[in-house]
Amino acid sequence: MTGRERRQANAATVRLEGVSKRFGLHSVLEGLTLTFDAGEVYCLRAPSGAGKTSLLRMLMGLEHPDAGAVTGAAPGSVSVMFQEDRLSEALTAVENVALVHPDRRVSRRSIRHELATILPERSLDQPVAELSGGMRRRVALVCAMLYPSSLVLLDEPFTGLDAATKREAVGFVHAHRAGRTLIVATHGEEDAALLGARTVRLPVPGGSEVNPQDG
Ligand SMILES: Nc1ncnc2c1ncn2[C@@H]1O[C@H](COP(=O)(O)OP(=O)(O)OP(=O)(O)O)[C@@H](O)[C@H]1O
Repeated sequence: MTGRERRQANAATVRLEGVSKRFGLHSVLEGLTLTFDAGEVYCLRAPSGAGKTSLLRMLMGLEHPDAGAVTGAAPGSVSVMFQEDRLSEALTAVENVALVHPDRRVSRRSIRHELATILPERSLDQPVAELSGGMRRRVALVCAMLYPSSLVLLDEPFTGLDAATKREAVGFVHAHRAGRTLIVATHGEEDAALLGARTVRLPVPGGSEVNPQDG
């Protein structure tokens, strides 16, 4: 087995085949066909409202396509960072990460160590309600990246981070991806380069774009 094959052994290949999604009369995705290859990194780009979150929510199993099929995102094997932080406000950063980690034996000490690579030490024992927006975002990122899975979905993970902090957060993602397939919805122009990602542009319904995958 080559190194690449080993990395891909625990990585999901995700396929959308002719996927359409509408909310009421509003058509968001129309006949979208896409493949996210195992172990690769993707940035999902599109104007606001074009359906990035909707697509990620379908991969999470939280929305269902009106037509077409989504395969490869098995329930329980997906790590998720939502567009909202979804943290338990009264708990500390360490407690939040421990709360969502499926291994109850994971040590507080190792969680603290991971958090401290992208957050100030002094922030780790405060209720997350007291943290800044960018700090909360990083706590949510650690929750997602430490969750074992074959597919990682991050929805606007770098919102509220300055350039230097964002580079640290990207470093954290690289350090903890472990060969898993990673899909990041983002508006950041430079994020694909920072992440070493392929860019996937969602076609805007009624628009002229025909080939969403530009390598
Ligand atoms: N549950 C819902 N009910 C009704 N409309 C919805 C629902 N979820 C999403 N939409 C609509 O679907 C469209 C796509 O929304 P979505 O959040 O997927 O876009 P997005 O590309 O992620 O946008 P942004 O970059 O602003 O986060 C929007 O017009 C939104 O109002």
